[in-house]
Amino acid sequence: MVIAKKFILDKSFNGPPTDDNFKLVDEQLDELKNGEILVEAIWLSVDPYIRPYSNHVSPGTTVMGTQIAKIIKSKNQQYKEGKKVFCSTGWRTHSVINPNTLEKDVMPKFYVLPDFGNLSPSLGLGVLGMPGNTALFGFLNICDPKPGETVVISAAAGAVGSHVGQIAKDLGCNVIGFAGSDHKVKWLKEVLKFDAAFNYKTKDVTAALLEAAPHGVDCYFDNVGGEFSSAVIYRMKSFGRVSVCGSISSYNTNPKNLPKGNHFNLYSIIKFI
Ligand SMILES: NC(=O)C1=CN([C@@H]2O[C@H](COP(=O)(O)OP(=O)(O)OC[C@H]3O[C@@H](n4cnc5c(N)ncnc54)[C@H](OP(=O)(O)O)[C@@H]3O)[C@@H](O)[C@H]2O)C=CC1
Ligand SMILES: CCCCCC(=O)/C=C/[C@@H]1[C@@H](C/C=C\CCCC(=O)O)[C@@H](O)C[C@H]1O
Repeated sequence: MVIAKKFILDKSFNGPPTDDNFKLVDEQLDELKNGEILVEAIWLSVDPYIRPYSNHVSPGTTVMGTQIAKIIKSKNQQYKEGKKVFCSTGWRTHSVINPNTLEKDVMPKFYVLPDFGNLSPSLGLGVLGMPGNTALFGFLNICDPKPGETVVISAAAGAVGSHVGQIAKDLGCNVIGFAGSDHKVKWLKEVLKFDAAFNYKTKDVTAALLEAAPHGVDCYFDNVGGEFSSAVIYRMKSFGRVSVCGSISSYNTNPKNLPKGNHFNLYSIIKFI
């Protein structure tokens, strides 16, 4: 008999998450039936979407989220013990899954990870998973960046932004990142080789842009929304492109009291991922 440990949403969120929102509980799992597998979590992903998506979730529900897990018992010939899998089972240690009867969805809920060799399987939740794909396709398909163009990235040291910045550097763009600490800014400049990076908590965004992008911005990869994005969008060149990936600055806000919209530059093309 296996006892899973899982985090449930104990109290609905009201503002930034606190320990009180979560409760760790046990769940006794049933014996495997034919077709089912038992997986054990190795890595859980704590992603920004969990906060706003949970506004619609009832207390008592397992906290949503994806994980990389290992098959530790199998009653399904197609899924062998020892294989590593990606699954959307939430914040829990053990889960029983029947891969053949999972709902088909736009987003995959379950798949066997390819062999990453010596690399960490955690990359299946990072650059080789949802954040990496968001960075690659959200940047290339929507911003359509060209060598020499100026690219601004918010939350630039995060999972998505740090990959957008590296892709933009590889393409020969002038890359400007914003992050919320001096340590992150140093990492963006010294390790990821961004052309410029600023701490938006201590430096005025418009002043930073006038310094690093005096002729305006061609591409803006927007992870944060709110007032920050209004300041960047105001500095877009005509026919600049904005990829609206996320708006983390408002995720802890009550949806009935969201901030005012951006000041849109009508000559920019703005698309949502
Ligand atoms: N559309 C899509 O398909 C997807 C969208 N997203 C969105 O992309 C964005 C980034 O996700 P991801 O890289 O995984 O996140 P991470 O958790 O890696 O990074 C998030 C960072 O956002 C910054 N941040 C938090 N609050 C604020 C705020 N109020 N103002 C400005 N920055 C803030 C913080 O960095 P700092 O210390 O620098 O402030 C934080 O570390 C999110 O908005 C997310 O919802 C992500 C994946 C898919
Ligand atoms: C107002 C909220 C905006 C959130 C933007 C964002 O981060 C979107 C991310 C999703 C992402 C979600 C991933 C998995 C959800 C699985 C939930 C579950 O079944 O447990 C992915 O779906 C693409 C983006 O739309």
